[in-house]
Amino acid sequence: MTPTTLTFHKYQGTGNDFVMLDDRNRQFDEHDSRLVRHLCDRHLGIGADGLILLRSHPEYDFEMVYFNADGFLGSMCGNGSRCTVAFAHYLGVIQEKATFQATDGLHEAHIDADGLVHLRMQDVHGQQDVEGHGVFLDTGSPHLIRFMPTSSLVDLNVFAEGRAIRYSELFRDKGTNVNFVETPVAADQPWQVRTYERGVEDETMSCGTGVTAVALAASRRGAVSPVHLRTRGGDLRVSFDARPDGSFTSVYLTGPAVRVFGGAIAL
Ligand SMILES: N[C@H](CCC[C@H](N)C(=O)O)C(=O)O
Repeated sequence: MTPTTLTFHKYQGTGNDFVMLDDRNRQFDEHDSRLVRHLCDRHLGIGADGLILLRSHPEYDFEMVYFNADGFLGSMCGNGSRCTVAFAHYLGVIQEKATFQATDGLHEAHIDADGLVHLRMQDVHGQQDVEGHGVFLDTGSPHLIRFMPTSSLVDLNVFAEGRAIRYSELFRDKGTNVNFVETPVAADQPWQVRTYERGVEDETMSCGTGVTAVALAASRRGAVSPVHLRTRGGDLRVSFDARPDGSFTSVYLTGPAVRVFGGAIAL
């Protein structure tokens, strides 16, 4: 029987916002990209950068299935993962610790006494310099990093600049997320990041896999773990161990994850 309303929860992590569905009984049709797009529509639906299904998993606490606002399955989502951990806690699926499956494999996470979610990312193997573009890293999602001159980020047209790179010949087929970064002028200041997201095809307030990629790329430019990053939607922290071979292990993304509201939408 087709339900006439769909119960949802709305979460945000540093302003990267998600429609969250309790899909433990696997009722949601993950091929219904039209419905996902509709639910993420800020005018006609609920409005979000993406939609996430929390599903039961035979071995781990849960599985996270992430869709971009364009309606299609995305790759790993760092802010969305932190929100899903908070949602699992809200539902009583976990206490403070979680293990869960995402598109890039197993993750572990915990919620600290301040409510911040610490999320372990996959190890990252290397980074490539992309001639004329910047540095490319895969932190579960593809990220291009472009380091910018001091004070240039505030007036940057991230939509136009990011879009031009994302649809350039090099990235057109698979797409990429694009992060613009300002190096802090003093060591106690945060690295500032603005991100154009593939699949949302717009600037978002924050991108978790993006700031993770930025922190790792910044470690080649003097940043020391834990790295403090500032997005338009708030602050995040990334810690890691850098290996001599250029890879990174024990990579953690830490930041807030907030339930904003819940409701039911007519279908
Ligand atoms: N906002 C997400 C990234 C989503 C990646 C998505 N845009 C894709 O490339 O499929 C994050 O916090 O990590």
